[in-house]
Amino acid sequence: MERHRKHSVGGTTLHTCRPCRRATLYRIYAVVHTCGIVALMYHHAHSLLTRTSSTLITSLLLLSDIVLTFMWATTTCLRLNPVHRSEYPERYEAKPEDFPKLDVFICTADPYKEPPLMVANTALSVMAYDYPADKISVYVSDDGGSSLTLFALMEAAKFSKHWLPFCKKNNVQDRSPEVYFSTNSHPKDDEANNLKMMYEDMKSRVEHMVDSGKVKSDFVTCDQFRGVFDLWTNKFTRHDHPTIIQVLQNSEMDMDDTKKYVMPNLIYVSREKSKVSQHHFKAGALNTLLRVSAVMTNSPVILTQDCDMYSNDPSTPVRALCYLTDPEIKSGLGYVQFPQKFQGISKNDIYACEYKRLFEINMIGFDGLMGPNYVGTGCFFSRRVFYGPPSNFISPELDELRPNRIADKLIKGQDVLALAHNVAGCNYECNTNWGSKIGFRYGSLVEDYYTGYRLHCEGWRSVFCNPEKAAFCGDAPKSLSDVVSQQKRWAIGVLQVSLSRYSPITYGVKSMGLLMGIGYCQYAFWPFWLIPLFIYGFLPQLAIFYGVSVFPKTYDLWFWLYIFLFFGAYAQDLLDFVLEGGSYRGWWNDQRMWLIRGFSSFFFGFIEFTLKTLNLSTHGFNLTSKANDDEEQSKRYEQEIFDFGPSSPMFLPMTMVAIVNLLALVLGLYGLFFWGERLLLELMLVSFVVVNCLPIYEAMVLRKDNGKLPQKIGLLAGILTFVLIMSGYFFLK
Ligand SMILES: O=c1ccn([C@@H]2O[C@H](COP(=O)(O)OP(=O)(O)O[C@H]3O[C@H](CO)[C@@H](O)[C@H](O)[C@H]3O)[C@@H](O)[C@H]2O)c(=O)[nH]1
Ligand SMILES: [Mn+2]
Repeated sequence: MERHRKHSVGGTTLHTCRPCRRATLYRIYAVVHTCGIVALMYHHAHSLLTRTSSTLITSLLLLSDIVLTFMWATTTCLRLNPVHRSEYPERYEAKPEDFPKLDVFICTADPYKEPPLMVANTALSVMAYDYPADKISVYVSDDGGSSLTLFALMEAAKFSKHWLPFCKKNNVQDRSPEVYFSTNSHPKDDEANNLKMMYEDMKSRVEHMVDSGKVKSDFVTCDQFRGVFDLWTNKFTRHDHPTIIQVLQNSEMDMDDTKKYVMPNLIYVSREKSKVSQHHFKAGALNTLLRVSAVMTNSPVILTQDCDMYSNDPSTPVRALCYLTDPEIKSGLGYVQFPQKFQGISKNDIYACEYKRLFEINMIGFDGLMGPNYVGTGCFFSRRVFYGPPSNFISPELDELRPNRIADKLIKGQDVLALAHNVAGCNYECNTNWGSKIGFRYGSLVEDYYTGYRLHCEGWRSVFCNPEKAAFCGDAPKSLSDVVSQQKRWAIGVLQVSLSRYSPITYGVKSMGLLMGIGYCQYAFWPFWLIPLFIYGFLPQLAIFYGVSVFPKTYDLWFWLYIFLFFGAYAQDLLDFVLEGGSYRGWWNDQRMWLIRGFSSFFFGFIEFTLKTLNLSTHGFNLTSKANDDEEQSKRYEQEIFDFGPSSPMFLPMTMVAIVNLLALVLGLYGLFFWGERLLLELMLVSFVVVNCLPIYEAMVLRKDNGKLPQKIGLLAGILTFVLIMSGYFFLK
């Protein structure tokens, strides 16, 4: 096999790809581990047939080991051929006039959870890309339908006329003004000071407006936009309002004061909403932007961004072009995905919000196959990808929406704007292919995962681009209740895929082959982790109470099989994590959060999903808050102290596990003197859980601050645990 692949454009190598060295070792280990699993399955089957122990216990253990084996297989598929890529944007030689046009989509949905100033900063950071400004169009989709967001973007447009020339002249690297002015590395000369004052001024105006909750007309400085806010009539609500499209800046006319720099397009879009039609959350917003942008600029390259993900490196689009314009791969290449990176994560990432496995480790694994999945932000698409498989173009219902059409009309032209309003209407998609065959796909709360998956099934490939300097930086949830409710949404979203007729295990394997299909199952079946977690979290513990042993004894050879499989799987997980630049403490927190998620997000996700399937409730997209105004909470986060406020029923099962395991440990240690080492494996498991639960005990009894475990939860968990232990009598005795 060729070890080192190079790709050249006109004689220059623009990107290279090299397999990770660990792959060979991993493949050998995979064989060994598989033998271990086969042996374990034999052991379970044997106990079932010979009834050496209770059938119920053996069946439960067998069930959880089957799930564990399946999850292990999904990880292994992504470990067989991981690759690392490098690209060389400095060698990209096309002349600026040959650069393709770029449409950037930014989504926002709530001015209070996603502060308008943050949205403005994100927009400014991409407007200031090192890229021909007349080729950039930034579209902001506002599902919150908020005049405050529009106001912030107007201010951003005004400020950009100073900010963009400043960045380009001084080769500034941090192009989000908030980031630039909050670090101390910026020069203190007149020009910078002046600009800083302007920024502070804009910031205070925007924040003032957000505090007052309404745009006051005397704050609107631009005459051109004064009437716009009249659209927010008394009848206007975020769930029921007409389409609003505003061209806030226009590259055909707008320049900076010195008339040297052209300004990129900046367009505000809030699609029509009505209570009686479906909106499909972010996927619906993105499809609206796809159509509106097709009508206005129709750029062949599209970047999608969450409103908190600012650009951290101005050369990023050129980096993506190294792949997207490579004649050798471009025809089948659907998108180039950058990892999600976050700012302000605590030192050891206490809530495991970096998602190293999700956003990095698995990505390089996918990249050696057909390419990484789409993660919703930081992704450069080729527009063509949204219109059917590479070899089978699906035509949109309007000619103006065809991906290869040259958009050469003025974006502020009457007919262009009229059509743009039309395609943003809430009934526009009725009886069309949008969401099913073209555009971002509907039907899952994780539209990103689902869309990427369906594109791969169609035969598109993708590339993972992970430069040393993070291309984008965003916000991660910073309190436990935010974390678990974000994960609950994800859990529901993936269940909508795994239990549908497009399940990766059937449809995926059939369309993409075994490795990709099973690899995708890791996400799709993510919530199924709860089965082994619940069984291993409660069953052996209850058994200790009744003096029953569920695992093999120390003198038994099977004992060592358990030890080998447990340590083997954990060690490999740790190795993955550390090889991709993680720390040991970070890994420990990561695996602990995995346990916590199992007992909260996955469990409640399953319940909600079931209720929805039975038509007893509906799902919403519970937005992650990006506004941190609780100072005490931020402090606890920085000190890495678990935060259980505000109270949530999701904390209940994990508290129960904590209590059961502690009791079992005490009882088990006590029993050790009477039973000898009979229950050693059980005790090891229980101690492991207890060590993981230390922060819960602390939050339950030792702490007094607002982040302690609410007493209600502790009490209720205590009662439920008692009932559980009592009921163990019926099936364990
Ligand atoms: O009705 C909606 C709901 C959300 N959003 C936007 O979607 C983005 C993601 O929302 P967030 O609350 O930040 O969710 P996260 O869980 O942090 O996001 C991850 O998971 C989402 C799917 O659940 C993906 O869409 C995101 O790209 C991915 O980063 C934000 O920009 C929102 O403004 C909308 O535009 N319309
Ligand atoms: Mn987010």
